[in-house]
Amino acid sequence: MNAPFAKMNGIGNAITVLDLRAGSRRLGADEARAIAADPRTAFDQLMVIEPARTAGTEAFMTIFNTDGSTSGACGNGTRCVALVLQRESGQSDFRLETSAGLLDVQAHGADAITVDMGTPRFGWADIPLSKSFDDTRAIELDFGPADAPILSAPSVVNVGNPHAIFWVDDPYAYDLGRIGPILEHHPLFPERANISLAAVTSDHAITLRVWERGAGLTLACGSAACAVAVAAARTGRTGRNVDVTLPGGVLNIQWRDDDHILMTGAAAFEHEGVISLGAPLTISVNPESVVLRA
Ligand SMILES: N[C@@H](CCC[C@H](N)C(=O)O)C(=O)O
Repeated sequence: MNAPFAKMNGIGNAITVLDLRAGSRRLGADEARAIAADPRTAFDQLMVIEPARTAGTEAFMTIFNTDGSTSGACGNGTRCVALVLQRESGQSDFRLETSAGLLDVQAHGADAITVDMGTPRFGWADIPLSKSFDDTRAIELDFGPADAPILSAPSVVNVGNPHAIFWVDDPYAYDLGRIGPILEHHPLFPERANISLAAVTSDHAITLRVWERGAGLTLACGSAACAVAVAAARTGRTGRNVDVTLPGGVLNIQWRDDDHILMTGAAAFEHEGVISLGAPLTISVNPESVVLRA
């Protein structure tokens, strides 16, 4: 089966969008890992667009991480899918679905795409954690020497995927590439976790770095930006409308009074082509699709 793909990014988060709507084929984890391994289609997340499964939705999205694991949420990737659909149909409003639920998206051009990421869950079993905690605003989890931990008391949130947020003065003062995988695989997180280092710089501004579950250090993580924004508001560190500055750019997060989280940011095309899903799979890039970047 030949399937069109678009190599994109969501403020630097490497996204490949693969369109499998023209059939009933599903992608396997091994195939996802093979697509991740080719530089022409390498990704932090692979967004597979599949036929709609629920009335009133445009499509279902299966989300793969680089390691072939799947996730229920990918904010940056959802904006990329919306941009593909907007270019195709001229529509601006979409309702998409993932394994975590429904997502309403408004795409008004590549620079400002808003995704309703749904509502956060804070219960320890919803994160999920492997043991109960009454207060998930700050759980007992330290990293570093027992008598002088360098990270402690993270907030935990599920926004369709699990997140642990450590509050620090300077996210760039830590070797997150070494710390991240240790915490991602901590036994407290039975489904692993995305690990964030967040510095609150004002009532409406947060600086964030993320070690992503199944993908590693990335330039941006939309669901982590949502998680850190609601955790900051929930712990009284900020208001409910913040700009989150990641290494790849800025996302605006609004935690509405109805508990829905709105994420707004950009998405961009890089190049496009076709993946032939055989054994082995083959990839071809359309040279005319390459977006020349300044
Ligand atoms: N980069 C994505 C998050 C993708 C999934 C995450 N790594 C997980 O496994 O939960 C985003 O923009 O949200």
